[in-house]
Amino acid sequence: MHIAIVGNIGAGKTTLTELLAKNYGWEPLFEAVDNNPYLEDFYSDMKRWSFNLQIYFLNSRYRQIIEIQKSGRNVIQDRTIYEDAYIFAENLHDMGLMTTRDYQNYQSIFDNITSFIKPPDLLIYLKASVPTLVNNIQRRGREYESGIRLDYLSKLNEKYEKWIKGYKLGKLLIIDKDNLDFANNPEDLGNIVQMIEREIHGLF
Ligand SMILES: Nc1ncnc2c1ncn2[C@@H]1O[C@H](COP(=O)(O)OP(=O)(O)O)[C@@H](O)[C@H]1O
Ligand SMILES: Nc1ncnc2c1ncn2[C@H]1C[C@H](O)[C@@H](COP(=O)(O)O)O1
Repeated sequence: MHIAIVGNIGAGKTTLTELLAKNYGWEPLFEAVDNNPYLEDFYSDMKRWSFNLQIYFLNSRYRQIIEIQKSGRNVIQDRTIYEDAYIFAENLHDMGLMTTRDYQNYQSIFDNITSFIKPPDLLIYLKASVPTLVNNIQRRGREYESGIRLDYLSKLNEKYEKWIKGYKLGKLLIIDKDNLDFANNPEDLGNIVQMIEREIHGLF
């Protein structure tokens, strides 16, 4: 079983990944953030570092998915390779922060890579409004994220909405984060676990 949690920056993916992994006794798989050699530079100059960062994330996410497929273990994955291409890279190109030739080059690598991978059994989209995202980003307090602009988050949210509307690769569960406090309220977490169980019932 492979469950992936997707959503904008600060939506609560890591928190939910940790809680669900503990609940099911499954392996949590996180994204390359703290040891990422480009992320801090990217936030100080997006145009200069956008392509380098996208290639780094693409490679690290591909390595992770191959590990998932090879091991056959039950995993909960924090963010997917699809978000790199359909949300972040596309948005950087739209905003003029990645050149068209770099974007086309990136897309061609992404298309090649994704022809070798299987989508998750269940995709959980954590949907959150910009004020919730800002609140969570501030609470988390990563220095280099302190200058993230509201319009950047809002454009990413628009990309998520468009992508999720057309998502047909597998089962999908949408969780409205604004109305659920799963980090502090066990009843909310219990409701999420019930929703997941309804979705994955019969997949084992
Ligand atoms: N349901 C929640 N209630 C309260 N705080 C939350 C909740 N989910 C996440 N947070 C807080 O928001 C911040 C960002 O959450 P995180 O899980 O790291 O988001 P993401 O991985 O989506 O970027 C963290 O400080 C976390 O403790
Ligand atoms: N593909 C990406 N492009 C740009 N930035 C990205 C990408 N994937 C992740 N990020 C950033 C967003 C956050 O600052 C950190 C960690 O993501 P989070 O949503 O907080 O788990 O990396």
